[in-house]
Amino acid sequence: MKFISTRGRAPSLSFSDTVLAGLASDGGLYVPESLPSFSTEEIRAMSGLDYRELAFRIIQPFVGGELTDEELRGIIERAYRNFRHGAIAPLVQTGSNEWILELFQGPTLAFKDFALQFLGQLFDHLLKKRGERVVVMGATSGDTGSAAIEGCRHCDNIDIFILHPHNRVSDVQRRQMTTVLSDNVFNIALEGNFDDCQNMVKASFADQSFLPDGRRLVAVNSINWARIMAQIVYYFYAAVSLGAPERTVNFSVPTGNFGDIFAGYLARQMGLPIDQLVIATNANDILHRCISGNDHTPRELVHSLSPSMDIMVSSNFERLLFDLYGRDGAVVADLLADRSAPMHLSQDALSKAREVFSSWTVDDQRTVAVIRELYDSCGYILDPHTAIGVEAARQVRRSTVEPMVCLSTAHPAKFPDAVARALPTEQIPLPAHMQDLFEREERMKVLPNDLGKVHDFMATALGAV
Ligand SMILES: Cc1ncc(COP(=O)(O)O)c(C=O)c1O
Ligand SMILES: N[C@@H](CCOP(=O)(O)O)C(=O)O
Repeated sequence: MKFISTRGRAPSLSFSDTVLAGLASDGGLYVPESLPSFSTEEIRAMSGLDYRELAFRIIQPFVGGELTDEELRGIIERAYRNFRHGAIAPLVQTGSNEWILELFQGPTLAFKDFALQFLGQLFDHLLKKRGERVVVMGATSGDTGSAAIEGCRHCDNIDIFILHPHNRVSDVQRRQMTTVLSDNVFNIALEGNFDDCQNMVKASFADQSFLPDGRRLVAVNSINWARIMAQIVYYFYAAVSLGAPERTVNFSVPTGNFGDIFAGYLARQMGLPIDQLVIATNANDILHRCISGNDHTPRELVHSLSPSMDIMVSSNFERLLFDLYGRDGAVVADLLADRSAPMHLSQDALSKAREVFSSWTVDDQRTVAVIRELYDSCGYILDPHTAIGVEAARQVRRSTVEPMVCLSTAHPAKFPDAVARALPTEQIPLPAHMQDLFEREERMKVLPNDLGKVHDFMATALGAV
């Protein structure tokens, strides 16, 4: 299988070259030239499969013979061995045909573990085979960072640099990153917001001359195709558990960088009967404004109670635009030439998007109220990101007969301050492996929002290891 750029001017790459790249050389994102699809019969046969076996069936067609089946099975097996629940992605019913898909049972308590545990194992395998050492660089609003560090910390052939917005992530999120004291792990607290971190990562991919010894950058953000691919699996898993292909299933997804919900869109393209995908946003609602009113105008980022979704420039929206505009890279390049400018979709593109996507926005006050309401109705404690997904689903779902699955993207213990506003008397303990998190030593470098300073820090650190 070949992978092509959404901007149409970069050379196509194989699976492993795509995984070990970041942005395409024309600034675009890689997508498969064509998607594999599954027949109704094949989807029916997925019912009851173990998560790992299902992951193998979904991922194998993308790999295109570049890994043996045994190698791929080994990578999947190692990726999911540290999940705390036997089902890997358990479903919990919280209302009439309303389900929570718990994606926080991995080591860092967020859905990012699904892709980043897998990616860490994949990197390790590919880099050992090539005898290459690379520099992983990523931006995080709080969850990707710890999941990437956890996925890569044991890889001998990787040095990893993670940029997070200084003082804009929760204490638990920060400590999950900064208390990993391995020699190959570097945390940068950038004096800026998540978009600044992400811009810096993209600019670094475009010009890598600051790296010593001819090293190159590899991406862990969802600009990396393998991140999206691994996330397709849990849409199939949840849907077949709830009766697909005989039943149509819908999903509500707390959305920031548009990676998670884009994986759901791909699952639908691959044959899964999904009618509605709900884009749930916090006050940083550019995607909701785009879908509901065709207004994709960037605004100043606001700091919310769901900090992981404090994102204005949603990287993966580009992958959707590529499809909506008939996979014409020149049109996408033109539309995204200036990401700070307002964008309006063509009527055709907008109607195609609205066939699949609905959207809603939820402010902090309502987020807190939803956490309280769900707790009162069934004793279940939501994290603030998941609460946004639940509320959006309740506001815009088209069918109460079809199941609505709300993706629970993080464990509430990651955001105790937000949860305490709703449930002041509830204590939410961290899982056993994180009990001493607040006693551990931290290491990070605070840097100004200055590309040159970040590159100097990275070059010095790499010279020293
Ligand atoms: C807890 C949580 N929920 C939701 C999101 C949004 O996911 P995506 O960026 O894939 O849209 C993120 C971060 O991306 C997150 O960390
Ligand atoms: N919410 C994310 C932001 C980065 O998104 P990614 O999916 O592109 O890595 C985070 O927690 O860091």
